[in-house]
Amino acid sequence: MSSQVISRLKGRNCRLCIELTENQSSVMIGSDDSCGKGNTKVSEAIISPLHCFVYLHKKENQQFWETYIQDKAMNTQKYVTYVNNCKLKMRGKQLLFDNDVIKLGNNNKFIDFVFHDEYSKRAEEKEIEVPEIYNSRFKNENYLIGKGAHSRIYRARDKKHNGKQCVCKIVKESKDVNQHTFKKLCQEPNLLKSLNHINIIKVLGYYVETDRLLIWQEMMHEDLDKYMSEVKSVSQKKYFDISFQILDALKYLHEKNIVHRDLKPANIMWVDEKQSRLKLIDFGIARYCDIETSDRDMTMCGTPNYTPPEIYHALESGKFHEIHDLYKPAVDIWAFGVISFSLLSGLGLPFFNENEVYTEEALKNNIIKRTIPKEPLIKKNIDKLLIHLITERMLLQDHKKRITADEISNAFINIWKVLGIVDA
Ligand SMILES: Nc1ncnc2c1ncn2[C@@H]1O[C@H](COP(=O)(O)OP(=O)(O)OP(=O)(O)O)[C@@H](O)[C@H]1O
Repeated sequence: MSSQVISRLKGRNCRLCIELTENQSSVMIGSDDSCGKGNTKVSEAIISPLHCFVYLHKKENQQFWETYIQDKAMNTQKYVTYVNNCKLKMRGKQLLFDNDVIKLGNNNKFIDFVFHDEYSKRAEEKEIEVPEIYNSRFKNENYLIGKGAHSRIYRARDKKHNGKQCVCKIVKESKDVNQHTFKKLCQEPNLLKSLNHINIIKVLGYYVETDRLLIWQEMMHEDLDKYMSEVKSVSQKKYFDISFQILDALKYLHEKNIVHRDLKPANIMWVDEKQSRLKLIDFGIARYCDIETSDRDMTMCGTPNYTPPEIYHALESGKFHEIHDLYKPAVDIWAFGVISFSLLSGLGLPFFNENEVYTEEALKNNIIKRTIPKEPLIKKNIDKLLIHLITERMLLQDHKKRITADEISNAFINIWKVLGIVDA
């Protein structure tokens, strides 16, 4: 068994420092003599004879340790245990997190500790460790800037460019990312490496290990999801500024027969705080749609809110073998239509009426059955040609007749001319 420190309670107003290891996996804190032997004895006046119990726990099938604190005082009127100023109930226990503040006392006098989760810190250090061959190029910092369903994004430095800030996206095979998913996600850097477009995130380097994938990318500023929650809706001019860039990236991808498959505001980011240039990120599930593969998708991928009706139809009718072939460019266009509607209307999704309760079942039904409402766009004085383009051509149920990125581009130019945003 290892005697490496797993967690530590360090006194703030006393000299005590309690360390838990695999050998010493629990400790009773109290004023009773028994707390002197292997446990932790504190002055009688302040805390109860057996005041609280701190112990390590590793759940079945889990690789990591957790530390809990449990109240043990008999007289909870007199003796109290606080975690971050919240009083523990009699016999109550609580999971501790790094930097939690623990106060033990008799209501008048307290001893204070800060909890240090050394195990998680070491695990994080290991997770962000730069592989040797990239040591002279990148430095990863233990500073988390984003989290996805499959990855964690850390701040990093590119030593080749004077330590310029960049990010390192790390995917780890784990209980959330099984081996099959991990292998699929490992295709992201290869695909991204083959792309070169001003509105698509650039890969600076990548490394694949048996259970860890690291991708260094340029650092972006803020995603469109956050931006939309701040501005609510945008003007037609701003809409064109934004959507021309997304469309340009989609045209480029679709010409190469690549489908992004997870287009959504969270995967579109401003390059910097000027909020003028955007880039598409997260190509984790992007695919070439013209290449035959033995690994055919039999279920939905991407995000339900941006998934088109053809996928839900296939799922409903149990035609799982058709799903793979349905992930064509038209899937990205549908998502682009949903984003367009939200940007201009300021509403989250076109498939729900105001005050309607969101459920996944309702979402699926509404996407399949509902006509896209025009009223929210009319209310915002959006040009009727643009309304028609979004609600009837991008968000068209029949994916075979749905408008293409190229056609949208031409339609945009016409609408620009009509609106007089630029000279013809
Ligand atoms: N290059 C970047 N610069 C700054 N922040 C980024 C960058 N890439 C990703 N992020 C942040 O991290 C979040 C997660 O990234 P990403 O979407 O690539 O992860 P994911 O695990 O593939 O996500 P998903 O949940 O969509 O599967 C993004 O929404 C964004 O906020």
